[in-house]
Amino acid sequence: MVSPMALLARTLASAADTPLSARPLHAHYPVVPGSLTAHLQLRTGEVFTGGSFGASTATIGETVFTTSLVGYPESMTDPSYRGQLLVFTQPLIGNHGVPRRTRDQYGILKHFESEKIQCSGIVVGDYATKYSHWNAVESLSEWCEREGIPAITGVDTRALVHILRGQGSTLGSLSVGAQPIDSAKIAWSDPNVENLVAQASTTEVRVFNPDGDVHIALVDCGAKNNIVRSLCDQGARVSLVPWNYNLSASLDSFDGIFISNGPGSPSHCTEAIAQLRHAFEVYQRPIFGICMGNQLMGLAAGIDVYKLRFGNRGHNQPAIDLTTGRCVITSQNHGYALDDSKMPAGWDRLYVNANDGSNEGIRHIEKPFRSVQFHPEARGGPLDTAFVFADFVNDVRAAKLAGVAATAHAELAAEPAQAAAAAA
Ligand SMILES: NC(=O)CC[C@H](N)C(=O)O
Repeated sequence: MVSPMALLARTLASAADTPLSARPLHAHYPVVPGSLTAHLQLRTGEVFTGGSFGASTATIGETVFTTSLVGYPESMTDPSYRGQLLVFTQPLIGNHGVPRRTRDQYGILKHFESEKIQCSGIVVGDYATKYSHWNAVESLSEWCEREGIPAITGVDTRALVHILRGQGSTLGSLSVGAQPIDSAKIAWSDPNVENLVAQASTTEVRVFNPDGDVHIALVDCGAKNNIVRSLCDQGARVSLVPWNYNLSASLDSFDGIFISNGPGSPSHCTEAIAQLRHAFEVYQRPIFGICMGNQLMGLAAGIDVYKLRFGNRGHNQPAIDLTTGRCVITSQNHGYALDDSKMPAGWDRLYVNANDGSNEGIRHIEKPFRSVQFHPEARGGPLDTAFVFADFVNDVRAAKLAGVAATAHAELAAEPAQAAAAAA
């Protein structure tokens, strides 16, 4: 008689021996009973068949995967996932339902990172048909259906991730129906050719925590709610400004500048990059960027950006602080990275990813300008780097109290007045 352990070892060994191309790419886990058939088709030809548990609609997106174990409501509402089909490597998704839409003292949704689902669709191994959580008000399926987002379950996400790791993030089509759509008839459009930041950003200035003692301009490239909250929690008044806001015209009214995360390729944000380039020349108070913010600051400083093969998305990415040697575990969601192999004069690398060596942040050597590629605001994810917000707002406050003029122009303008006062 063969022991269960020996049987398991034999099964695993034979699965490992079978080339991926010879394994069936079909429903792997049981699908939702009574659900419609859905298909995930990659542009490269692979077809995964499963069950639909979201909206009965077809969509196209860049197929990307996240290794996060928790936080599907936060990830799905993260504007940086706009235009993407989000694959969860964690097989069981949906088991805690979807939370209530309560707001905090700043009027920001407590349990979501923006007002709506931002990814184009979701792909899961094993959708949990039963959910349980004290704060849940609906199922993941009901939420997706209500917001018009297609969702597929029963997909062998291990095989799918294997493909995506090999060939890189790939365009995918998610559709509901008995048969897959003829690939030749799909209008394969790459969302990254669009300026997704312009779609995700606010179009008007919005003020949070108006009584804060320091005034931060938060450039909204598709900011996650917890970035706004984290700055407010540090006592700052936050003006959320559009991604292409004319900062140059109002630098003197801000004690600090913060650039948010955002979707798609940073190369479309030429206006924001030009604004930052100017700010780097004249601004004297702290500037900080997160993720897209790191990329835009890098581009403004003269650093190139490139697309990673499959990106880093998850809540367990190790980043090493190059100033201290300390390693922090970080939340991440990005497909592009700064090429920090050559740094422009005046700038240095700040953090490096301990897994793949990609850039995790930069800093100006003399001025208070720095940025990180990871997400200190987490949601979901570890809180190791939450200190970033306290450090930034404390630096802003210290600069203000020390009387550092916001811009070198203001200092020059102040000089004749001071000279006149001294002479009087
Ligand atoms: N989270 C982000 O800000 C992501 C930045 C950019 N869209 C990328 O994928 O690299």
